[in-house]
Amino acid sequence: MAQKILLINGPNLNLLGTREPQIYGSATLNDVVKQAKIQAAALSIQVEAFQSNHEGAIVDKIQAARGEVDAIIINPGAFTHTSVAIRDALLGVGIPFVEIHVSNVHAREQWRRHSYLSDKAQAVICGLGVFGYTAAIEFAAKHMKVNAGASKL
Ligand SMILES: O=C1C[C@@](O)(C(=O)O)C[C@@H](O)[C@@H]1O
Repeated sequence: MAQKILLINGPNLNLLGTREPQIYGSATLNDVVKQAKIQAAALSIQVEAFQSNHEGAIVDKIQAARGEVDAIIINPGAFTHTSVAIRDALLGVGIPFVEIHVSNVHAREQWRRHSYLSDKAQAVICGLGVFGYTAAIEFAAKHMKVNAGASKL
């Protein structure tokens, strides 16, 4: 069975490309997803992309991923800083995940420095712009291969 990554984007990430472009750049979410699928396909990995502005919908998606995906890449948007529910869902399904932020959350408002996910993530990427998604896919691909018994990173 093809290995599978679930790529989750949280609230307002559907506005990528038009939202505060000085912070988030000009690439759209569609660009990001298209690029992620092309990159993953070259590695024989399937990417399922999901975006929602609703916390419960993200929790439902994570729960449904149990036993279905090998890794989750998640940009939780503002829920990063507020959501115990998303943290609990990720821990509940036990799927390894990478947390990604387009912007450098440590160079912005103080409250953006706290994440409910980072201490449980396999890796945290921030400040690389949308290239962070590319880095996350490459990392997840290698990490999944490690799980499948291939050589270490
Ligand atoms: O919506 C977002 C996007 C973000 O996750 C990022 O990708 O840089 C950073 C969050 O603080 C913010 O609420």
